[in-house]
Amino acid sequence: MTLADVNLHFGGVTVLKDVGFTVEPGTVLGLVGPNGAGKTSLFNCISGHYRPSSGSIRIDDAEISQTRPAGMSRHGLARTFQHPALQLESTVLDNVLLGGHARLPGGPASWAVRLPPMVRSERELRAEALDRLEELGLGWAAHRSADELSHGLHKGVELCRALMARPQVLLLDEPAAGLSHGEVDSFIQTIHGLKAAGEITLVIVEHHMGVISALADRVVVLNHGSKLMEGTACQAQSDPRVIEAYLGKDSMDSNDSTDTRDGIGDDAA
Ligand SMILES: Nc1ncnc2c1ncn2[C@@H]1O[C@H](COP(=O)(O)OP(=O)(O)OP(=O)(O)O)[C@@H](O)[C@H]1O
Repeated sequence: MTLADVNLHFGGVTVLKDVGFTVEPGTVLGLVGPNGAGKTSLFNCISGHYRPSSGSIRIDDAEISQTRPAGMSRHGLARTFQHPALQLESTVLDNVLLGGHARLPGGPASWAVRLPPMVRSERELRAEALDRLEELGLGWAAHRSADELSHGLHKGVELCRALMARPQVLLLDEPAAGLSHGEVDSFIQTIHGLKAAGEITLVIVEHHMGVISALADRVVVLNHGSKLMEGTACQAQSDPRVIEAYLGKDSMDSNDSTDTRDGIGDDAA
């Protein structure tokens, strides 16, 4: 996926300014930056929830910057949200199945008639959804109502739902926020598993620098809507511009750069 010169304005307010980067297929990009830097707005531009004022967003050869959210699965894109939006009164399994809906053959007419190929596809999707839940340690919850589950488990269900679309590019917005230490560890293992299986490209917005360090091949740092730097997680954490963006200019006058560097992770976790 490649972004070039992405700009986003709301009235006279510039939210994103000339943002560009490439995420190589099969890699994980961490998108970080202080509160209000524009990370979620950029996700919203990529996923079609916002239309960029200008610029280009491409997956392979397809320009997607004018595509609406409902059309994104055609381009192999799926995302999760900071606050998972699940159908709380439905079962966990039904929530996860929603993610695979676009893969069903035919259209609304054939879905209503429920011809044999359709029934077969539904059965296959259901088996796949149960496998996904099992892989993420959520098999036990498949037939529970979603509102019985904790926030951390909702995030796992949302991840399963996104994976059911078999995305080529998956955007995860603060996947570790509000998770317990154990849940963060199992999230990291899950993403390592997806990476090892190959073929999925991930962009992760995350304040938890431990998660970024564990998972991201590259990091893009946003500040005030612009790209501040791009490099490895290690380079980002020791870059004076990044430290200043997170902690303010005063911190740069401190002699103890180690404390400052740790502060990015602590502050952000
Ligand atoms: N629909 C909107 N209308 C006006 N301003 C907006 C809109 N969406 C985002 N903004 C502004 O864009 C800026 C960036 O917000 P955004 O949520 O993208 O930052 P962020 O880096 O994701 O922050 P956080 O880490 O706190 O989630 C903020 O100043 C926000 O108020």
